[in-house]
Amino acid sequence: MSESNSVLEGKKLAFVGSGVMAESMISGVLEKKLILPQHIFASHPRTKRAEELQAQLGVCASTSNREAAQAADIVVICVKPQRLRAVFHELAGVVTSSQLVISIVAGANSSSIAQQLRHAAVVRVMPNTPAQIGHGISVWTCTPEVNEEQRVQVRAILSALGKELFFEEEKFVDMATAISGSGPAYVFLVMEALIDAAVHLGFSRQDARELVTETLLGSVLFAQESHRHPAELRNMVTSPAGTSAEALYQLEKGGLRTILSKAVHAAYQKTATLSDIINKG
Ligand SMILES: NC(=O)C1=CN([C@@H]2O[C@H](COP(=O)(O)OP(=O)(O)OC[C@H]3O[C@@H](n4cnc5c(N)ncnc54)[C@H](OP(=O)(O)O)[C@@H]3O)[C@@H](O)[C@H]2O)C=CC1
Ligand SMILES: O=C(O)[C@@H]1CCC=N1
Repeated sequence: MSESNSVLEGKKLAFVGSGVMAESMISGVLEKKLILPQHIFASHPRTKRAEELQAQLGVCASTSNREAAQAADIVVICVKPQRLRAVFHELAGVVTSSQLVISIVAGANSSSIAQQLRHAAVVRVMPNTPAQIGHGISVWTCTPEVNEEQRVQVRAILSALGKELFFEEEKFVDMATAISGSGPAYVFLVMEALIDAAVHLGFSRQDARELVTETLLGSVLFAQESHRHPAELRNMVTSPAGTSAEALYQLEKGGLRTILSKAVHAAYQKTATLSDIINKG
């Protein structure tokens, strides 16, 4: 048994709000064989979804958040921010001091989670959807009451989804929400736009998709493996008086850098709005 397996041996994990992200996390944990399926509890308000999770993943699924939370050592809260207050209401006083609470909810501060759940040991994580294929990145922090053994368990769970980065200061989780949490949405928009542009030129949709996907994948791997600065890699493509220079001129003229910066900032500001909704209703 690997070290990451043994730190979670015999542990039980519950997911409250079993939608897209919860399913990704459950799949990652099962894939890496960190926890047995019968030691994973998932709750969802719709019976059909609970049955689907049970049939597909072999986990114990029910429609009761309380039942799921009470069954586990580690409770992962995966509902949308707008549903969080209702879930706090249900779980306050139910989670005991020996349990660990992990929240992946955007904008939900660990202090407000601790206060509303009346529970001190809280981990706050911002994962992202590439976790579904083990290539996610999760940024996390925790309250001082989370002990070393629990921190090791959190690392093991997050490592099953890809990479993990711990920050002492919570503001980095909100900042990461705007970069890595929402980031896949920006990338997929660029991907979609490039595919449409290729179709506009005359490529079939299938060829356009392959050309764009491989170009994005190859460029990311090249940047990662070469360790060169993106500007240097861009210069390698950009021939004097060539085609790339022409395209880059239009992108700069259209304000690509500014618009990306504004978009990231808007996402970051939204975390504060979500926090207000969670705190004040
Ligand atoms: N999607 C992403 O890329 C990321 C999301 N997050 C965070 O993860 C959380 C979940 O997001 P995501 O998985 O995308 O959302 P989903 O909507 O897919 O999942 C949330 C699930 O909770 C269910 N639900 C609604 N009300 C309750 C309730 N009272 N009790 C229990 N379950 C309930 C929803 O059911 P129904 O559909 O029927 O309403 C839904 O299936 C959010 O807080 C988000 O901020 C964090 C990082 C990345
Ligand atoms: O869009 C959202 O609010 C969530 C949080 C980060 C990614 N998706």
